[in-house]
Amino acid sequence: MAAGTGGFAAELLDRTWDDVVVGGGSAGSVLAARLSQEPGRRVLLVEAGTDPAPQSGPPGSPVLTGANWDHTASVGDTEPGAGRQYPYLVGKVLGGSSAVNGAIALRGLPADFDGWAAAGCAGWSWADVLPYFRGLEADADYGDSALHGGHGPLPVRRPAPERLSKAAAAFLAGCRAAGIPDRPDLNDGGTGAGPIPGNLAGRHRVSAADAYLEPARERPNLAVADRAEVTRVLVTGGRVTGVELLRDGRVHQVRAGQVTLCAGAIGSPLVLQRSGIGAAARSAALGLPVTADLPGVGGNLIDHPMVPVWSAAAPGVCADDDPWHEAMARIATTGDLPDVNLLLVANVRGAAIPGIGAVLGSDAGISVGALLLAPRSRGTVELTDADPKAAPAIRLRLATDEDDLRRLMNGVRAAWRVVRSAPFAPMAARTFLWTERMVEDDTLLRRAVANFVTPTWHAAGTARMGPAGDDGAVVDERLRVYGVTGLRVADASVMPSIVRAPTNLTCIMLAERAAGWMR
Ligand SMILES: Cc1cc2nc3c(=O)[nH]c(=O)nc-3n(C[C@H](O)[C@H](O)[C@H](O)COP(=O)(O)OP(=O)(O)OC[C@H]3O[C@@H](n4cnc5c(N)ncnc54)[C@H](O)[C@@H]3O)c2cc1C
Repeated sequence: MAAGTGGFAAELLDRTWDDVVVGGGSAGSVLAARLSQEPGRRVLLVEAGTDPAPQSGPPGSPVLTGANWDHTASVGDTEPGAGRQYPYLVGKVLGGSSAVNGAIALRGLPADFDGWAAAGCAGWSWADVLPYFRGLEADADYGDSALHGGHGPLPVRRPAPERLSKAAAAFLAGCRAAGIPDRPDLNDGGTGAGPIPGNLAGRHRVSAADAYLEPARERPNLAVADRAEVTRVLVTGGRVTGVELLRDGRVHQVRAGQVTLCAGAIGSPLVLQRSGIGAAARSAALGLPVTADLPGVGGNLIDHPMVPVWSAAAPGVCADDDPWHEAMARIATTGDLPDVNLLLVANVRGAAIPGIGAVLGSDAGISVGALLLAPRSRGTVELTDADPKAAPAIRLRLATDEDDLRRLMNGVRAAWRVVRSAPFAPMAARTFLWTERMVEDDTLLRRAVANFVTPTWHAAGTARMGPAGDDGAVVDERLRVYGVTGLRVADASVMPSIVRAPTNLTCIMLAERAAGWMR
């Protein structure tokens, strides 16, 4: 039954499986690998994208073509398709977004998980999740300690101070000059500036598929169907019986004892909605059966909004293979909790990032971005048609909340101080769009933030966890979908609120937890 690396035999789709895992991304790779550790358990992992994943250019540079869904999102408070549009390029490949991402290996902060627990998600406090964060990593710098793990599947390391690129060293010096203290381990949750932990082996990103799935690929009880897109889950009498999928132009109905959706915060709500699991009125309006009336499906879409300050690098600042992500700062602009990351992105070439390529021309770009960590704005992802080929409506509504706007303005001011600091200023040949006057003036800054804010592809929250009786909750604290026995969601969708960090490690952590409950 083993899929090996030699391709998938279509007749396996006629078998009955104990578990079907939908989506082979950060969470799905972990879940399929963990469940198939039980030799008698037959596990099918279904992935819409291809196998294997590509590597990219400089370390930490994301893959934005060839291995991505070509979704488009509306950024601001406009109807989908109207207003400013942004390519929403989440991963479509084995490893999912972990195979195309920036390889920044940061955990959510203790306050994030304590907040989930306080909102009624029992068992998700920091004390509950820390053992899993420790268990997933092999941290080359801190090893086995109260906070870190030394022997997990995912390698994590930080760049050594003497090996930082010119831009990263200048950024950290600029932070110091701006009054931001050093924070050598950004995974200890505090504020300060420091080297970015990365899930890299040498120059290469280590995806969840590399770390978890690859070592499991020869197991006889695990099969991986690539290029197979699940259209809906099959439900009879309130119990899941399998999935319907499209592969090589054919429709298959695959039988399963349990189904877990790990299709990501865009993919999972769409599968649920196509299965008639969502707001009943919306299902009926699309001509779908009403399988479970869960109005929260597709709501609560959260991403980290970022406002970048882009510059063309001065000659000689960026070497060809300088990593993209080596240094950042986490700061609290209002109150005690960190609310903004100042993220350096260096050595960006050509058209790598939507929107900026044309401005940069042949120059290497460097950006210091203000990324809002705990946004309040919420968007939606919805089917526009029952046809699985129809593009979804993704409406981000970034920075539409007044508090988000205000904190992003604070963040841009902090980023500007670093950009203009004596150590960092020589890194930039010229800075685009922003001027001292814009940053100083409240009215101009507010308008600029609203106009320049971008998503960061950290979609979360669209099938959120919550206690029974919470109308917007889609799954319970063990990630079981309300009203459908045998169906779970275990991916970025279930986060009640987004963590104050990029989301990959948190998705791996929550899949480890789901696997523990399902074994
Ligand atoms: C460009 C980019 C850069 C990022 N940078 C970072 C970073 O540096 N650090 C960080 O921590 N986070 C980063 N993130 C975010 C992080 O990678 C994601 O939050 C995380 O990988 C999501 O995990 P997931 O399991 O929820 O979904 P994914 O990893 O996206 O996996 C979902 C999988 O399901 C598949 N799928 C979807 N629909 C179907 C279907 N109907 N049938 C079958 N398969 C389906 C998809 O093809 C995909 O492989 C980045 C994301 C992107 C896109």
